[in-house]
Amino acid sequence: MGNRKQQGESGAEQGLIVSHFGVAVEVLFETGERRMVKVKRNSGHVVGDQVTVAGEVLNRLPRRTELSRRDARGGVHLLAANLDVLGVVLAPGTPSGFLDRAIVAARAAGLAPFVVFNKCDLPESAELSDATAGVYGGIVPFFPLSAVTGAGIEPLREFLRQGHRGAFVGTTGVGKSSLMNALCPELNLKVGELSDYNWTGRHTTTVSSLHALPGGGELVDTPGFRDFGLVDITVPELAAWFPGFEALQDHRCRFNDCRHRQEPGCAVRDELSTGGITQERYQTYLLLLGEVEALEEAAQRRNWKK
Ligand SMILES: Nc1nc2c(ncn2[C@@H]2O[C@H](COP(=O)(O)OP(=O)(O)OP(=O)(O)O)[C@@H](O)[C@H]2O)c(=O)[nH]1
Ligand SMILES: [Zn+2]
Repeated sequence: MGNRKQQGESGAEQGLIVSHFGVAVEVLFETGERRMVKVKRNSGHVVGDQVTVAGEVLNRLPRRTELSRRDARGGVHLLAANLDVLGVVLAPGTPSGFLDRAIVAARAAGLAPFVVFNKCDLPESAELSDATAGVYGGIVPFFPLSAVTGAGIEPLREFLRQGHRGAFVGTTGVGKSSLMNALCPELNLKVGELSDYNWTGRHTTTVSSLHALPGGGELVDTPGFRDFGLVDITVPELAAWFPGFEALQDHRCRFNDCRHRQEPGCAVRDELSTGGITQERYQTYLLLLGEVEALEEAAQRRNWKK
């Protein structure tokens, strides 16, 4: 922190990257001023980064959290920095396993997951939403709502208002854009305003942006989140963060790399026998574990061939 003061004395101002245009970022300064600052194309800066700016020199401050996505070739793409919550959006038709994977990915990145069950205006939603709430309601905050009618959206607003900075993930068509529009009334207006900053004469599209919500809280809108439909997680991440295994935080397995199958001294199997973990959750875990293991083995075989 002493550092920050020095930078202040040398004329640098502290701010937050709120939009990323590839070759430039928009910084919101502590004074409330906003300004575009040029960056190198592969600078690695993302929306949510805290920075200091002196003239045209931008320095990134250490990050609290990073949310990234692995692509099919194993490359890692950073999506946003310093988020503290991740909203997993579901709707009728969301593939099973998506929610568990997304919760694991959020927790592994240090973000607290919450669930939005969207399209509750559809008749087929009620039963599914209730069943999902029955399993996850005691594990993570759960918001059944309709982005289209606005029903049920107020508790989510209230949650975000507590000062959370988050983003939504979900498979295509679940209503992430509709939800963003419902929560950020000025969104369309803001997109229009940003295009005025087209001073480079190219790269006019916003890659990613952070929106302050009326009343408090912030949401990041990143096209890259759309591909999060294929949430990529590792076996150790799954074994540590599977929703329903919260008891592991206090009660650990004998082996650090325990996969909770037949290992001696397994805390998950202990909790199963005492009802601290439900059979239903455990069976779902075993299915997902098998899938993640198969994907990792396939990736390894591809690497050996190289
Ligand atoms: N009935 C109903 N339809 C909804 C609701 N929210 C979104 N939709 C519809 O679902 C479709 C997809 O909505 P989007 O907001 O584009 O979904 P998305 O998740 O952003 O989709 P991608 O951009 O493909 O990732 C649109 O036809 C919406 O009108 C809702 O609450 N109820
Ligand atoms: Zn175990």
